[in-house]
Formats: sequence, structure tokens, C-alpha cells
Amino acid sequence: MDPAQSPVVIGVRELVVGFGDHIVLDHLSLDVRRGEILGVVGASGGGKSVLLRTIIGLLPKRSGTIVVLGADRDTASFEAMRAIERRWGVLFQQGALFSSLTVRQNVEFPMREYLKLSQKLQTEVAMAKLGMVGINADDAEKYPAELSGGMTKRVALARALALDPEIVFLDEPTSGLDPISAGDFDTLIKTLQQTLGLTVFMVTHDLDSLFAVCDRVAALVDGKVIAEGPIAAMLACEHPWVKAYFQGKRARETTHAFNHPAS
Ligand SMILES: Nc1ncnc2c1ncn2[C@@H]1O[C@H](COP(=O)(O)OP(=O)(O)OP(=O)(O)O)[C@@H](O)[C@H]1O
Repeated sequence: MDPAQSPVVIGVRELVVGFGDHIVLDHLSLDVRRGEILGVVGASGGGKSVLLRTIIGLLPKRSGTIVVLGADRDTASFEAMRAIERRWGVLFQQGALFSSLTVRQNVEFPMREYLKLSQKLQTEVAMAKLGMVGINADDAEKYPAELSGGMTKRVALARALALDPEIVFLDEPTSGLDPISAGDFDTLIKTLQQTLGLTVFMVTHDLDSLFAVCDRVAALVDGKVIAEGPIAAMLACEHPWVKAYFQGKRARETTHAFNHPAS
């Protein structure tokens, strides 16, 4: 199904989030539709991570509504919200793996929290998830400190997929990776999204990622979404920030490659 026609799985309306007298999100509204990869871009410190963390309930909002998979945290019961939380996975910036747990134990962690599976089954599922993201079985007993940046991201992605989520939140998944590893990671995200039918909410600064994987992009400026749409619409957008971002010097090469794919 064309994601543009799919049901809304994340609906944010008039969201206000702030710290003291610093308003970060100022009556922000945004929809994410089932099956799409939405890229969220914006200036550094503009509130992209705050938006992600507020949607998943890690930060409080001042006002507005957030409905995820039909549940509104303001009105849903604790049990209902916990059941909904099982249906999403999160890859935090830097991976955020537990340093005292092995790769396998990190992936088992959400299962321990939410499911009652035998240890044997947990291990089988964790190993399957690690296989999906391209981590060798030989690396499963390593600790996070022994992993490269790319491997850390892959393990964090495996952990995000542990509970077979419908939505995956990715906070700068390719930051800190060299261009080839970042490109491989983009391909992995796209493949998983297509094979598992995931909805992906991805905060990124990486123009290559936006062009390679996103169905739609939302630009967050001054606490609001000032433009949203497919890449082609963003390239045609006249808003000064969007123009500078997508048509600036840094963007030109990527845009050129997008418009002139190698045959
Ligand atoms: N827990 C917090 N307490 C106080 N201020 C915070 C907190 N979390 C974020 N902020 C502030 O909110 C603003 C937005 O931060 P956020 O991390 O969302 O930016 P970002 O758009 O993700 O930036 P970057 O692209 O650099 O990661 C920043 O000014 C930041 O200092």
C-alpha cells in the first residue's frame, strides 16, 4: 500500500515541550503513516531528539496530544501504554548498549522486560535478530567495548527489533560511521523496513540517508515542522532554511547524484 494512503500510526498535535523558560517544541504537529520511513531534519539543538523522546514518553510535554498506535498517553491506562510500548523499538544516539552485558544479553534485555520466554528461546530469538542485522554468531558473546562503531549500531538495531516492533525510532543511526558503513546501514534499514513492514521515525543529519531511504522528510525549525514531504518536494521548497539545507554547497553533490543515478 502507498504509505501516503496508510493509516496514521503517530499523530502529534500542537505539542509544546520546554525546559524552564526554554521552549523547544512550540505547537508542533506531525503525522507518521504506517509503512513509511520519515526522516526528521533540523538545525543542531533544534529539538529533533526531544521530539523523539517525548513521543516515546521519556520526556514530559507541557501541552498538546500524542497518539501512537491509537493510544494517547494522557488517557490510556498504565497497562495499555505498556502493551503499546512493546510495539515499538528505539535505537538511541550512540547505540546506548549496556556495557556490562554481552551483545546477546543486550538483545535479550527487552525480552526479559516484556516477555516470559525461556532462556533458550530468548537466546534463539536474539541470535536470529543479530543475524538479521549482519552480526556473526561469533561476536554474540563480546562486550560493547569490543565492538566497532558500525557493529554497535547494528547490535542496537537488533535490540530495537527484539520484540518484533511495528515502529522503529532511530536517533541519528549513521552518525559517527564512515560513508561506506553509513551506506551499508542505510541499505539495512531500508531492507528491514521493506521485509518487516516497519514504520520508521528517523532523526538524521545525514543527507545521503535522507536521499537513500526516506519516503518523506519533515524539517523542524523554531520548534515547528515548517515543511514536510517527499525529497522532491523538499528540493522544490522555497522556505529559506529548507533551501539552504537541501541546496547548500554540502547538499549539491548528493542532490546531483539523486537526480542523475548511475546507470
Ligand atoms: N533533558 C533536558 N534538559 C534540559 N534541556 C534539554 C534536555 N534535553 C534537551 N534539551 C535542550 O533542548 C534543545 C533541543 O535538543 P535536542 O537534543 O532535541 O536537539 P537536536 O535537534 O536533536 O540536536 P542535534 O542535531 O545536535 O542532536 C537543546 O537546546 C537542548 O539543550
